[in-house]
Amino acid sequence: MTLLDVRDLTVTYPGGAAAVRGVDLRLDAGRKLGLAGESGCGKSTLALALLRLLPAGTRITGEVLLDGEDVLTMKWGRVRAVRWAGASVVFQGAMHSLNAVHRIGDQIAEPILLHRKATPAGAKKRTGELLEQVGLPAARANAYPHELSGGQRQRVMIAMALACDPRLIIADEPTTALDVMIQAQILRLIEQLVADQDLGLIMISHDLAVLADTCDRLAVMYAGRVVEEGPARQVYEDARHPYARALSAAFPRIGDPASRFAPQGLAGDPPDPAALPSGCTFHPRCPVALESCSEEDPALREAGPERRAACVLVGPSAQEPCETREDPDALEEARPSSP
Ligand SMILES: Nc1ncnc2c1ncn2[C@@H]1O[C@H](COP(=O)(O)OP(=O)(O)OP(=O)(O)O)[C@@H](O)[C@H]1O
Repeated sequence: MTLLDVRDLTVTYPGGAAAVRGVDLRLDAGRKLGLAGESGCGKSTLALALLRLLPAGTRITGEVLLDGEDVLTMKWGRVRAVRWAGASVVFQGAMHSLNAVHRIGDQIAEPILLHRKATPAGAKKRTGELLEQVGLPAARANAYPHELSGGQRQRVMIAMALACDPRLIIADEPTTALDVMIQAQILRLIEQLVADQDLGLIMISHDLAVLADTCDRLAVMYAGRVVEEGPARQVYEDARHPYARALSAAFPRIGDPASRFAPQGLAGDPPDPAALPSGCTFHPRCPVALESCSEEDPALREAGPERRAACVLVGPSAQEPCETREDPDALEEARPSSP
């Protein structure tokens, strides 16, 4: 069953630049979608827009259907209810997201008291259960954030996100700033909770390898748009869009020593949303750009079974690469194979 259906979502910050441009996404209950892309490509903006958590004056257009109900046209009272019971967010950086002067038990209990109309005793009991669910003793409810390790604080953030039994969890870089061992534990915990409770998960990361390991499907964003989308492993191991390919090549692969010692970086930076290049926004950095790429901005098109990519070199009507390209090896290397 479709849990989340995002249609033509565009987000424009006050001042005029669109950080998310015409994004379509779908997520079924019990499934896990990864959102990848370099810093500034619009991942967090997209996630926050789903729950209308953006600064006042931000313009959000399109549709965000959560269980068939459009979050973007709901009254604010309903949005507040949906924020905890429909979908909740695990933010990056638990130390900044938790209130330093309140015990963590009180912070977890707050949404339960507010949205579940629980009694103080009921909220306390539920808080203990939630802490145990995320692998912490119930007695840790009395601790202050600074008394916990980074991994424990992130577990608290996850407990808080689960407080009102949401159907969808949005995890924005949930393991950034944690060491590798703790990162793996937190990822496994999220996977297990999602499976046990049949939740939907949207996980945001710049790390394609982590997403490929955790998620069913993967969407790669560039300059506010999804440029490739498909089964997570396939997108990671055999990306079709040149940007997704470059992003994937930037991460070492377990079991592939060559990639470990020669990760391929991508020169340059993503464009400023206020000054996007003409045509395909990736063309100035693209190793296989054609002359026409500075004029044509391709829509997402079929790139194999259950796969889509937004590149003129992809799909049945793929254009031929330009023969005057200076580096034919780079072309061969990066050219997406036909589905
Ligand atoms: N409050 C804001 N006002 C104006 N522009 C913003 C605001 N927040 C983000 N932006 C801009 O929107 C674009 C997308 O930012 P966003 O944080 O969504 O990207 P991201 O992919 O999540 O990056 P990161 O991984 O660094 O969080 C960037 O150009 C950013 O500068």
